[in-house]
Amino acid sequence: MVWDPNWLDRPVALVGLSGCGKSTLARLLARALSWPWYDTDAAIAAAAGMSVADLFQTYGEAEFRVRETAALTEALREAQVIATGGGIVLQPENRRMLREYATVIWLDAADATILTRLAADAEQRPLLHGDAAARLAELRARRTPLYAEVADVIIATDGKTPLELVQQVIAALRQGR
Ligand SMILES: Nc1ncnc2c1ncn2[C@@H]1O[C@H](COP(=O)(O)OP(=O)(O)O)[C@@H](O)[C@H]1O
Ligand SMILES: O=C(O)C1=C[C@@H](OP(=O)(O)O)[C@@H](O)[C@H](O)C1
Ligand SMILES: [Mg+2]
Repeated sequence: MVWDPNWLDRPVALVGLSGCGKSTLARLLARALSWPWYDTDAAIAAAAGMSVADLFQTYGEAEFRVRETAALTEALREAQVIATGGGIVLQPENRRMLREYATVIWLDAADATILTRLAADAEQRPLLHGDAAARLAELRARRTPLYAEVADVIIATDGKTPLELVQQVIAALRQGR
């Protein structure tokens, strides 16, 4: 595809539940666009010198959310692909910033798909500890309206490879130019 940078004039933020593929897709999309890439969870973990799961355990979710808003603020300063954490939409201020400064892609997947994808590294997703299926259903019910509030585009990821999804996101971005 011939690259025309004029149709991308703001950051592209990926939102959606844990396991829908935000972190994976952000890297690949950034590479395809020759753009920088930013993962709010990775930035928070690097700054804290510990994993997100350890941060939750040591400082609690409220402190993580404060750091997450700071990371999002930083990320939105630059035209880049941003992988957010699944709970980014919980804070009204984050939703406001996403709507104002980013093109927001909502990645979705069925619960069964998410549970299969996360089976390997479930311990890294503290909010899904315990009965993961029940927790996921709760998170989906609470967050669906919040993702809907910020999303410009929604993409179902079930049965699609990350590279297929990159092409789909690029096509959606081009349409919205
Ligand atoms: N389209 C996809 N198809 C199959 N597996 C995927 C896909 N996207 C991501 N994964 C896998 O699912 C898991 C969660 O992906 P990740 O990018 O960390 O999601 P998120 O950042 O949204 O929580 C990882 O093991 C990743 O390799
Ligand atoms: O859903 C959430 O509230 C969270 C999702 C995680 O990111 P992923 O969506 O990349 O798993 C991470 O930010 C943290 O564990 C909290
Ligand atoms: Mg992630």
